[in-house]
Parts: sequence; structure tokens; C-alpha cells
Amino acid sequence: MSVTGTLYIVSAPSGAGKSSLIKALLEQTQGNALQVSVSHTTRDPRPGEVNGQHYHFVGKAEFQQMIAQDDFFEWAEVFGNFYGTSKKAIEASLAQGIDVFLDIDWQGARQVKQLMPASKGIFILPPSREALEQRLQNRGQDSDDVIAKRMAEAQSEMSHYNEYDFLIINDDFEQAVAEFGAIIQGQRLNTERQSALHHVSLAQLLA
Ligand SMILES: Nc1ncnc2c1ncn2[C@@H]1O[C@H](COP(=O)(O)OP(=O)(O)OP(=O)(O)O)[C@@H](O)[C@H]1O
Ligand SMILES: Nc1nc2c(ncn2[C@@H]2O[C@H](COP(=O)(O)O)[C@@H](O)[C@H]2O)c(=O)[nH]1
Repeated sequence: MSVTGTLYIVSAPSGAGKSSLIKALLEQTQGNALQVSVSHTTRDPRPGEVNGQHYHFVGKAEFQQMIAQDDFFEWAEVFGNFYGTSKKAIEASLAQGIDVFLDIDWQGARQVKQLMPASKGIFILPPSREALEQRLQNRGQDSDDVIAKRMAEAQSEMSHYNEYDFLIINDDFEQAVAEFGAIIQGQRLNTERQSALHHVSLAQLLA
């Protein structure tokens, strides 16, 4: 049995804090065999976003061409823009045993679960609708129109929480990071044990 990295799908309504949680966990673990996949998107960059680091920012024509070339592992239209995870963004890392986070919406999550049933889904909920709106406003990177559009979709996005393996309520940030870390630790331990057991027969184990 070859050991590959685990693919983690992280979804949440916009503003619930998934990018912040992933960033904090990567800092805490110093990226120890953990990576976040960089998606392609047709949306405009926000102030401070760097091409190739936060996203690969592309035009609609290029995105459509990538779809036609079957370059995407998954893709979806979210809030009127296209977003997708390229196969290139994840395959080499997983093959090297590196765990990869996908910060993607529920439509993409469904596609990933079908293609890779062993992937693990983590859904992040905000403590309340008011807190969610406040976070989008405090982030200060989206116009009022964009915030209204994202808030209008929040309920629908949240209705998919039960399609995921784990649920985190991101109220106190440090607590949420700790829970997130515990999920990854538990999963790694389980993978190591499964892999070790694969080389030992049950008779040997119980002798
Ligand atoms: N527990 C928390 N308490 C208060 N503010 C938080 C908490 N977690 C995250 N935030 C803040 O909320 C804002 C939104 O967080 P973030 O950008 O990580 O959300 P997101 O789910 O990745 O959103 P999007 O889907 O739009 O990319 C940021 O300004 C972040 O600093
Ligand atoms: N299905 C996918 N969804 C994605 C991908 N990359 C990001 N997203 C989701 O889009 C929204 C909005 O993101 P934002 O950066 O504009 O705030 C958010 O829910 C992301 O999770 C992707 O590759 N595929």
C-alpha cells in the first residue's frame, strides 16, 4: 500500500474564517507536510492578493480552455465567478505524502468526494449570521454589493454542512485552530496505524 497525503476539503460560508484557520494551522505546524492548494479564479484580485500565491488569476477564456483540456480536478461557479482546482495543484504533493487543503465551496466538495472518497471534509460555521456579516465588513476587502451577495448565499452554503466529516464552529479563533489541528493530528495517526496494520496480519496482532 503506497502512502499518499490526505486531501482535506475545507468549506464554509464566505467570511466564516476558513482561509484564516488554514493559514494559522500552516504557521503553527510550520507547513510540516501540509500545503494549501492554489486555485484558479476569474474573479478580480483583492488589494494585497498576489497572483500565484493566493490564486492564479485568469480570464474567462483561459478558464474555459482549461475546462476543455480537462485540466481541473474540480471547478464551480461561485458568486458569479469561476473557481477551480487544477490537477497539477494537488497530484504531485499527494503522491509525495503531503497533505493538501482545498479551500473550496460545497459544489466542488461534492465533486472531490466522488473522485476521491478517502478525502476528508471539514465544514466551518460562524457563531451567528450577525458575526458572519461583521467579519465580511471588518475584512474590508469587498464592496457592499459583494457582501450582500455573499450573505444572501450564506444560508444555502451552510445547508450542506452535513455532507462533511467534521464540523468546527469558529467562534473563539484559538479554540477553532486547536480543534482544526486535532482533526489533522487524529487523521494522521489513523493513517499511520492503518498503514502499519496493513503489514501485520490480524493473527500476529492478536497473538
Ligand atoms: N474567530 C474569529 N473571530 C473574529 N474574526 C475572525 C475569526 N476568524 C476569522 N476572522 C476574520 O474574519 C474575516 C474573514 O475571514 P477569512 O477571510 O478567513 O474567511 P473565509 O471563510 O476564508 O472567506 P472567503 O470564503 O470569502 O474567502 C477576516 O477578517 C478574519 O480575520
Ligand atoms: N469549487 C471551488 N470553490 C472555490 C475554489 N477556490 C475558492 N473557492 C470558493 O469560492 C468562494 C469565494 O472565494 P473568495 O476567495 O472569492 O472569497 C469561497 O467559498 C471559496 O471556498 C475552487 O478552486 N473551487
